[in-house]
Amino acid sequence: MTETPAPLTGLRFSKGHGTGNDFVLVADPDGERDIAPEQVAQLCDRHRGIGGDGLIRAVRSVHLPEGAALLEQNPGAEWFMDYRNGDGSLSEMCGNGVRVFVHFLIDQGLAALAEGEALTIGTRGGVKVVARTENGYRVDMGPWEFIFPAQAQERGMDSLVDAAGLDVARPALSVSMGNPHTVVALADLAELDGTVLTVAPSVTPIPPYGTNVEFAVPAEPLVTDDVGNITMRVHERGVGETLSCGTGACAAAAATRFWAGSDAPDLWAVAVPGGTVGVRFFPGPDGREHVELSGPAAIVAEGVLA
Ligand SMILES: N[C@@H](CCC[C@H](N)C(=O)O)C(=O)O
Repeated sequence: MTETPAPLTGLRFSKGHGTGNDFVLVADPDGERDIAPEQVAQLCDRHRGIGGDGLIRAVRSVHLPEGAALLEQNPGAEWFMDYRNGDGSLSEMCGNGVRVFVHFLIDQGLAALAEGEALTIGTRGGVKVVARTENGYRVDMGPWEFIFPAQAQERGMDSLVDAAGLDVARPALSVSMGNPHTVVALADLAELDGTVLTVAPSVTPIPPYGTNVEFAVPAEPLVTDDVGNITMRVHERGVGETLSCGTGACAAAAATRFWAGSDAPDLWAVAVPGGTVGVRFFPGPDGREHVELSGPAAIVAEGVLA
């Protein structure tokens, strides 16, 4: 028998976004508000709810089993980003979301962070270190990985992606940023504009837990002033087309840099419909190559659910 979830009447929420990737945010420090998947979908509904690409619950790590497990190795990870896609499904990580999450903690008086200081945040994709910058936040997203390493190394691609508006299915590369992505390079901006993302693209083979699909156009020339430039659109798992995807921008930069070869730069600017985010590759403290994402975060409203 399925239990009816407790009504959310009186729930306090905020609304925020990072480059147009928008979220409903709920502070639940003591882990008292378990929001059921169908309630997440109702809250994120743009016609009958508040509207958002996803819902983020701020809960102290100690109150979630996956958070408590992280605390053993990372005692500084007081806060856990409980992230759900707009359809109520879980995602391991959200790059725009984690910047907005930290901004929300500050806005709610749950954390204090001066420019240059950093907070360690628990996520289902591991801990992320988020530092405040002059214009927003930069996040050590950890290492990126191929999802199908043998095929990627051997052929530079591992799958085929098709979407309405494309003349033919395109080769693609699947990259994990904690959550799964499949990156397709398109020839030019006209092809990007003509790609229809109101229906989900088809991906063959689909990574084990589904995938977010990035359509990326490398600039011509690719590199200006030591910065690689990409324009992309994204179809997100559990959402649809969004104005931006932080983990997707990291995946698109990782794939494009891999395709470009050993001369490719470490710094990338990724233009999305909602703005531009920065991506940097650097040697991480664990000796692996890490990805840093930088961009803005905004809280635009707060309210109480009727
Ligand atoms: N928009 C996010 C990614 C959100 C999760 C994604 N839809 C998934 O299911 O993995 C970002 O900014 O990274």
